[in-house]
Amino acid sequence: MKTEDKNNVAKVRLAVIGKSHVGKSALTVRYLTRRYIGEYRSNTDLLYRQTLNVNNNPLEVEVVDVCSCELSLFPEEAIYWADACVVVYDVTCKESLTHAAELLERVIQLRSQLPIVLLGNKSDLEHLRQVEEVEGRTLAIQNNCQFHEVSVAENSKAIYTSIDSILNECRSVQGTQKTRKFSVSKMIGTLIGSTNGKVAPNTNQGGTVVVCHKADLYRSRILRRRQNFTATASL
Ligand SMILES: Nc1nc2c(ncn2[C@@H]2O[C@H](COP(=O)(O)OP(=O)(O)OP(=O)(O)O)[C@@H](O)[C@H]2O)c(=O)[nH]1
Repeated sequence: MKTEDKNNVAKVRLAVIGKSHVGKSALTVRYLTRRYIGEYRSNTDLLYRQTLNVNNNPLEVEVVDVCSCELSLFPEEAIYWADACVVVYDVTCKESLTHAAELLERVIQLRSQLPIVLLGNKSDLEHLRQVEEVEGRTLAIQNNCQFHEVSVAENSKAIYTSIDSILNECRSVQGTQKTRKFSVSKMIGTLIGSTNGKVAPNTNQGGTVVVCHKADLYRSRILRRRQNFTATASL
């Protein structure tokens, strides 16, 4: 993709959180690559970058897969950085639902408007089920977020529909915000004869995943801006 096209592609940042072993890495890799990999290293957060085709439009997606979501190490930076959040629990582990409930509370305290989807993973393990679907659905309703039970192992369609839908929601919000800014740049562009505003061709569905160090996230301007905004708002 040419640089000028790349600059016109919307970008959405997603944080995937949940108790250890619920399937966050498997979900992230499944969503981005359509592949299922059984075992992952789990001692580091990973940041993935990929340009996807979401609803027939290219979208640059960054996903941080947070390896430890123990409440004492709540991933505050990831939540400030993200435009949306996926909270995962494991239907075969009751504790993971309690954990998800606590994470949801913390996320909403920090970013009350953040779009969230709650996913109950490992629905293929029906014989080991400890969490009924209605419990997950109730938690989602209480926290005003989307909800699906999925099996990353069995490639549930809801993995794609739910994440696509939340990414689209973010893109629409950004689109509205950008329209205001764009009218100014468009006016300047017209004055100096710029041809900005080309729609990038959709070339990259299923491209490669680049694994980045999470320090990239902590250096990002968006994170500092949102942290400062919250600090100022609470003065
Ligand atoms: N049966 C089944 N196993 C799954 C599913 N998704 C993930 N797993 C398995 O669950 C285990 C944990 O998956 P991970 O993706 O490493 O979980 P994680 O939440 O990233 O774990 P941490 O990195 O420790 O936080 C692995 O053995 C996966 O193969 C699923 O849908 N069904």
